[in-house]
Amino acid sequence: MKKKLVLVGNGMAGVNCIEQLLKLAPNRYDITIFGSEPHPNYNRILLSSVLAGDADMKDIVINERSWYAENGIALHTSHTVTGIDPVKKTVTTDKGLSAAYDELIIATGSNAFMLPVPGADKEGVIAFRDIKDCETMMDAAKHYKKAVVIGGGLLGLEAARGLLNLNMDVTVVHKHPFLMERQLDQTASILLRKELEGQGMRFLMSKNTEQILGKKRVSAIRFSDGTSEEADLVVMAIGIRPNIALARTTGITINQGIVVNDFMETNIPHIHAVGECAEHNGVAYGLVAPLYEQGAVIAKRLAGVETDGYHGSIVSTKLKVSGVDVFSAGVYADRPDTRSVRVQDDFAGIYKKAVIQDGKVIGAVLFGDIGDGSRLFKMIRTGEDVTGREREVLIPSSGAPAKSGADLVAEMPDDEVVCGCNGVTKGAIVSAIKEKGCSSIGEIKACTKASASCGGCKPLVGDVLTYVLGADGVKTVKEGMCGCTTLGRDEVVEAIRGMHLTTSKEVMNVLGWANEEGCSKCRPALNYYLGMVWPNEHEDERESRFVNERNHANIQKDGTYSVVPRMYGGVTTPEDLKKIADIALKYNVPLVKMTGGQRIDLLGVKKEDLPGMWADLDMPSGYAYGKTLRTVKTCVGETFCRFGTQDAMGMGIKLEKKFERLSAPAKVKMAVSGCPRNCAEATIKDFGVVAIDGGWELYVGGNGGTKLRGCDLLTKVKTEDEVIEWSGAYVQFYRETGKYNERTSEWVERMGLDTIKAALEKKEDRLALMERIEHALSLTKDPWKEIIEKRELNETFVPLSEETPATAG
Ligand SMILES: Cc1cc2nc3c(=O)[nH]c(=O)nc-3n(C[C@H](O)[C@H](O)[C@H](O)COP(=O)(O)OP(=O)(O)OC[C@H]3O[C@@H](n4cnc5c(N)ncnc54)[C@H](O)[C@@H]3O)c2cc1C
Ligand SMILES: NC(=O)c1ccc[n+]([C@@H]2O[C@H](COP(=O)([O-])OP(=O)(O)OC[C@H]3O[C@@H](n4cnc5c(N)ncnc54)[C@H](O)[C@@H]3O)[C@@H](O)[C@H]2O)c1
Ligand code: SF4
Ligand code: FES
Repeated sequence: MKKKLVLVGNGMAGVNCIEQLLKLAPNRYDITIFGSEPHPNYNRILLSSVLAGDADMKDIVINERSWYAENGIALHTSHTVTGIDPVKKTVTTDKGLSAAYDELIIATGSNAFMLPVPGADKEGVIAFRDIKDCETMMDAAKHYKKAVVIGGGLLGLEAARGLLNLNMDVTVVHKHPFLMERQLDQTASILLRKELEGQGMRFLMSKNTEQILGKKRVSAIRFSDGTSEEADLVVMAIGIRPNIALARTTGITINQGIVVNDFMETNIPHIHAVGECAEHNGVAYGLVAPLYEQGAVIAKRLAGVETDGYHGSIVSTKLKVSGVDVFSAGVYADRPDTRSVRVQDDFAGIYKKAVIQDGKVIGAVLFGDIGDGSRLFKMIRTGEDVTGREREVLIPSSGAPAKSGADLVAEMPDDEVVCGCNGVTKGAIVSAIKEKGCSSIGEIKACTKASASCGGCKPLVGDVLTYVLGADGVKTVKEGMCGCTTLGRDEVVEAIRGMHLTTSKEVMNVLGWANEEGCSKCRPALNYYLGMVWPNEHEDERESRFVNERNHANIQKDGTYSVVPRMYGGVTTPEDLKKIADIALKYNVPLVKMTGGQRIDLLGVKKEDLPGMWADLDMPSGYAYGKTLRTVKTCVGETFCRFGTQDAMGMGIKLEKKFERLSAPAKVKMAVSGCPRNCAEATIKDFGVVAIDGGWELYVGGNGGTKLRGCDLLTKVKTEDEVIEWSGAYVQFYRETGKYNERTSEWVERMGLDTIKAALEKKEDRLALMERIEHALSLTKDPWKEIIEKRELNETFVPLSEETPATAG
């Protein structure tokens, strides 16, 4: 007769242990699984992706109910085991069900820690741990605006990104002065904060929450320093505590978690513990990779396969926030007995650090480029001796060729885990390539689940592919626009054009979007493409726009806004200056600052003051917030400068007046210099004009931001009219072929300068492009004026909250 095996906890660690056991001894046990949640086993890690709109709830199920049936497993969901009788060897559930066991595995996971402050039980105060929490947040975002996430660790930041994607205003409250202080050193933490602020997250650092305010539902939280923050939703992400409630009632030895030995056995015979609830050598882990290693040990023991047990894990983490690459492993902080190798490139936004002790890499932090993550993690785990070549850990030596990723894969044994999140070994990936014909990361993901969770192992999976197939054999797969579709930008735009689709809903329906609401990536992109293809017919879908574009002002880190009126070519008048000064005084503007684009920024404006200020200013919006023409920077040119050969200011003003308000895939900056001394820095702009004797040089694709790129010379022309014609044709070609959010610096690299030159060199092509841009321009309106007119028409104040339905990053 088969022995009876009972698993308490239908989560990631417990069920993975059963999967491993079934591989080793498929028929050895009658298995029963109890789970408190109503769902079959799912990938908790991917809840962050579901919240962010990058995955669907149905995509995160690891094992469907049919899997349990096929493997003869009795599954009891919505059953919480409340008692264990170690003498009779039975368990009972809250619903009165009982089951006998010969072997019992406790895998009850963790509970999210909730701050024990007054008001923590109010409606709208939740954790982020399971499907229910995720659904609560998605639902709250439909009705409320202001979310506060308490905790700036991995979970808090992933929750915050998801809530931003759901169009909420998000503030992260962190107790520590630095984000992710458990994974990052201060440099990486500062870079991370800057990046996330750029995405629209606000931060309140070094704050201790004292009370949660509100009647039935939360309305604000108060801090120990007496300040407070409004909130309609509070998500606590301040760590987890092993769920030991059941073990406590059974007489099992507990400390922080359920105490286990190297074979994951508790002090009571035949009762094992695995996962976040277990404490091994004083450590309870909170990441899946070590939990799967623990599960492998139990599986082997129960299958009668020899094992030398579990001896603890070194962990690595990767933050799952799109647009930010952060990796951390092992020891990340400097200590007196360690030295570090650091590489920092402010232009590329990259920071790398490897911590070395006694000739061994013991930790690493990577920001901006995590390609070295797997290699460094391997060095940390194997304790490779790097004495004498410490610098080469991050900086390849000029002499000996650095080992390629594929070389490193060659040295890995087949049973080495490549994807920690899903417990996939090199051997499993190699056989998926050789036996199932997988030749891309996507195919490996579909076959083995490697890279399906945090994505941190993608570079290493790529290296395994190259190792087996050689660089030429690896398929690079076209990426869909977002998780909602496998179609790329060009296919979607082609369909919009070819099938005459004019609304996002229509696009999503007709093209079979996986998520019928779309996500934060595709909604604004579709809105742009539709407007670009059908400028007359498409009605701007304002709810798809990001907060700054909806509010026609840039939200600042303290929740106030900045107002930047248009100042063509950076030229102003005493009257305008006086008016701006009067308005700054009238509205108590705390800071007036010159911008890098030669205009005046009124900072710290309250949202409710915006329409009044715009009306008083009576100047066009400077669009300092939009994906459109921002500024045309100019030098004084020949009008005043003795070196000037052309009227730079006049040319700049003409360009700005011509193209203001035009929507584009991303912001567009221009500049005009009156001679090659180039005081207006025209050669790091999206479109730069530099005067030369008898004409102008036109430059394209520059960027002075995080990824510095000097312009390429497009052409030389003689007259101002030609400058307008070439610039209009160039901008329209970018509008028609650029991916949403792609700056011209990236677009020029992707398209190739020759393609762009070829598209613009014929006069008739330029004129055709010009005609289309003129048409788009003829339909634009100044947004500040529109709002003011609406207010006057209604003779009542149109609050921005009505005008702008929701907010996002
Ligand atoms: C949003 C989010 C993102 C994450 N991202 C990552 C990541 O990127 N990388 C990473 O490595 N880790 C990540 N984690 C952590 C990872 O999900 C956990 O480490 C892992 O799920 C723990 O597995 P477990 O089986 O120990 O616990 P769980 O997955 O929590 O499973 C325990 C299960 O047991 C059930 N249970 C509890 N008590 C009982 C009882 N008495 N009777 C019956 N059932 C019971 C619970 O309801 C639960 O379903 C993330 C976690 C969250 C919440
Ligand atoms: N990408 C990933 O690997 C990932 C993603 C999400 C969750 N997780 C895991 O899930 C678990 C939970 O994540 P977590 O981020 O909640 O845990 P954590 O313990 O890693 O981080 C909690 C953070 O909250 C802060 N904090 C504590 N008390 C606070 C307070 N009163 N006010 C403000 N801030 C406070 C801490 O300083 C800390 O940075 C962890 O085990 C984590 O590793 C991992
Ligand atoms: S770019 Fe030439 S014209 Fe313009 S200010 Fe500088 S030196 Fe003078
Ligand atoms: S390591 Fe996270 S998906 Fe592979």
